[in-house]
Amino acid sequence: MSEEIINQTVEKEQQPILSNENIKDEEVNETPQEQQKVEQTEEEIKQQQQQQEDEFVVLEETKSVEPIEESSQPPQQTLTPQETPEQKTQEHEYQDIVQFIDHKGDIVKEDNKNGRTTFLSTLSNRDDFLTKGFDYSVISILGPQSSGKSTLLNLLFNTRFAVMDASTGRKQTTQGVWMGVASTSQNKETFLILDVEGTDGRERGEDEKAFERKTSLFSLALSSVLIINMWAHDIGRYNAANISLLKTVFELNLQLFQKKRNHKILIFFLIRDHDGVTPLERLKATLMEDISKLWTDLQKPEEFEGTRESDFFDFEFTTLPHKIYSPSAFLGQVEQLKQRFSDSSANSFIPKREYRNDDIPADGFYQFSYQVWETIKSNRDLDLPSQKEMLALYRCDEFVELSMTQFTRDIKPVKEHIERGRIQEQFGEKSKRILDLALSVYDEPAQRYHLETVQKKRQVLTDRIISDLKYLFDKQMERLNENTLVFYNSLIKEFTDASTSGGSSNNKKRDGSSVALTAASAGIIPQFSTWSSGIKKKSIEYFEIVAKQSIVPGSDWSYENDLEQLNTKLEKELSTLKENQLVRLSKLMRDKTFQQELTPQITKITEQAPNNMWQKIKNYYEDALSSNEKEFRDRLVDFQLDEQKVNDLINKFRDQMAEGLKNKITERAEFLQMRMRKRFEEKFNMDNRNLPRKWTKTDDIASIFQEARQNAEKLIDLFSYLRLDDEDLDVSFFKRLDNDEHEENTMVNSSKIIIPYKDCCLACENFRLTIKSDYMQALSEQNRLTTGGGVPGYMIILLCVLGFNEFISIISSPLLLLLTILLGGVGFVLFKLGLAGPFIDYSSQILVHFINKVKDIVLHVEQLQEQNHNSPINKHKKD
Ligand SMILES: Nc1nc2c(ncn2[C@@H]2O[C@H](COP(=O)(O)OP(=O)(O)OP(=O)(O)O)[C@@H](O)[C@H]2O)c(=O)[nH]1
Repeated sequence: MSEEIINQTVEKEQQPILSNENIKDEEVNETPQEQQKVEQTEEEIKQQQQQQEDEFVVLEETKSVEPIEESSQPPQQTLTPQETPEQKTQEHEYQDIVQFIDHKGDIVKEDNKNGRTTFLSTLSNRDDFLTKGFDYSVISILGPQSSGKSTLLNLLFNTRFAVMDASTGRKQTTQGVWMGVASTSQNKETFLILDVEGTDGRERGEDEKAFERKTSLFSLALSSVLIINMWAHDIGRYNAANISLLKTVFELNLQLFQKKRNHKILIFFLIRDHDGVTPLERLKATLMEDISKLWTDLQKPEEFEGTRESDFFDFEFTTLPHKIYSPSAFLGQVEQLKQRFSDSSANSFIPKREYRNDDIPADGFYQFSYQVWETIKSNRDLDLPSQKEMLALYRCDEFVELSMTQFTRDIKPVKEHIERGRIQEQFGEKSKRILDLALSVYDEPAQRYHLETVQKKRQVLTDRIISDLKYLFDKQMERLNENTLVFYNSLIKEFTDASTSGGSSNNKKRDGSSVALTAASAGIIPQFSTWSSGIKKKSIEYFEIVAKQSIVPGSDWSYENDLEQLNTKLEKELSTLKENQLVRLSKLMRDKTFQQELTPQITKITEQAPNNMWQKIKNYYEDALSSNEKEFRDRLVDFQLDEQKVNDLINKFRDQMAEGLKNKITERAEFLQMRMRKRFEEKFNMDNRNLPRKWTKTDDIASIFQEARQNAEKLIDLFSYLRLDDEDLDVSFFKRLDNDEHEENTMVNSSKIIIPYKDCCLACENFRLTIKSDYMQALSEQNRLTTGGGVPGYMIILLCVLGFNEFISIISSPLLLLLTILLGGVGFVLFKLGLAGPFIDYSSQILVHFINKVKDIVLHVEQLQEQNHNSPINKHKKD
């Protein structure tokens, strides 16, 4: 069997289903039947690999299977009826092999149209990998093109890296860098495998060295194990590709770890096509010699002078027999090698923990490799510590956002509650819980990243959350302030409701009578100072309880300012209330003194208007004033006022009393005319026995009239001046002169004048006019008495003679006769009943009254005409 056939057969076994448009130039259409056939063939191959000696023959039989076309479509993950669940698991593990860097050196982007997935989207489905933390190893393979790198990786890690189809000629298969997660069910270890484009490829041409340098640096930056794949026959040839590759690796290593180095890398030499003639130890010695020489010849930075290669690398060597000539031995050795990647407890375990890059967590691997490659690609210096910091920054930003999302979700109901204008109970504790949860969302994944960066970002996150919470806290404080005022008002209302239910706001009962004025009915709060400090204390207590609960434990927030503001506000409210209470109290005292005590007395006294009216008023007033002033002072004690304020209030009370009294007297003086009339009639119309007077011929009507008038006119002087001071008691303001006229007393205190002099004169004049008719009436009555004595006889004869015609006309007219008979009948009845006298008296009185009225009117008209005649205008006209 030719080498080509063997190669082709093995290649077919390892042909990945995964597409790679860069891998194959030829396009072969693959039918579903063909794919199924290939899968069956693979299954057969696996079974056949168990058989050692016969394997070669069986593999040869699979030749007829068409090579699997790497279509541009992603691999199908259908579970065929022949597949077992274990196979499916295995199958799943194969899938995640994707190109990370393409041939041009760009990081592969998602391309839905061509069904091209990225390493990122592949990883995002691999929770099992993402949650690994640092528990994974990165293994890269470097080496010449078509040196069986992918073949080996697939055999070792059950991956499906593309393998060259030797039948179509030897050419580049892996282009750029491919990555895949490998973890087999029997192997608990997780590996991230990097299949790197082979060196010395003729496809790349001129920029080969540059690209090789970049991919090598990339592998070096990420890996814990660097497999150097080399042909056995290249060993000892200093100019072979491997040595230059090794030189590149060493140089890059120095560049890369100039700043900080925290772990060694294992360089694992895989010597392919070992024919067994030269023992491994010999090959190893040769290689180590070359390595030492290489290291010595290397241009090293100053700080690395005197270092040895072993300071940075561990070296391991192994050989594999020729895959084509000794396939079974090859597979056997591969199997042994596979074991060295499986059992981490074994001494021979290759990707030991100590080689791991223990500051790139699995969930940050993609971002890190992305950053590293972008830096390398743009020919910038790759500084791993700062790259790790950058990664931490990037990832921490992501964790911060995650945490903020969690926080926003958790705080939403609290926020809505507060923004609806309500108080959130236990805001502080609730917020703390939400804050802790949000921080734990950050802390858990972030703990694996660069500590300083993590701490910085945590602080940023904490500040953001705290600032959001502070906003809510401030809102809560605003609400609390408002609510405390509502609470305060409710306490006030509680009192006022209670007091108004006990008393009435107006001073009238339903039947219209006055109710007794009391402090309760006037809405006066007893013990105001004690009560108000109690209310304030309760309100502050309420505020403080809620405010304390609103502070997030551990924060430096304080509610002192809010408390101070509230305190000031309550003080202001209470001071307004106090002023209001003082106004009420002053009014109560005023009303009580006046309405309850003084008004009835003053009304009574002014009604009687005795000569000592002012003395009496003065006595009542002073009594009421002193007793109520005392009560007022006592009540003011409750308000804890300073002396000055008390005196001011008392003085105001006194002034108001004096003014009130003056007003009351003024009010009473409005009925002066009526009172004068009454007093006049008492004297003029009543006799000494207080019986209605019957005027006799001997009565001196004029003197009686004058006396009665003067007596009545005294009232004008009495009501015209306020006489509350002792020295005023004898003062006359509307002074009576001897000629019965009056004059003004100009020596009086004008502020005490109740009725101005002019009004006094007018009142006097009016009064005199009104009583004039009384005098006339009395005179006419007296005249009637003097001239009365029966009808003379000649008058009766004269009446008969002169009234004969009227008599005849009456008896000749039935109507007049009837009327005369009727009147005569009424007269007879009245006479018989003895009512004739009173009837005549009454009729004559009405008649006299009517005549008097007419006389008054005539007199009044005459007077007006006279006034009119004397007026300056008329005088002027006359002149
Ligand atoms: N002589 C020999 N050939 C091998 C060995 N392993 C694989 N091959 C063959 O070498 C050819 C290239 O194999 P690949 O696995 O594609 O090699 P590669 O290094 O991944 O190739 P590139 O990715 O293109 O660099 C295939 O035909 C394999 O069958 C080996 O150990 N010895």
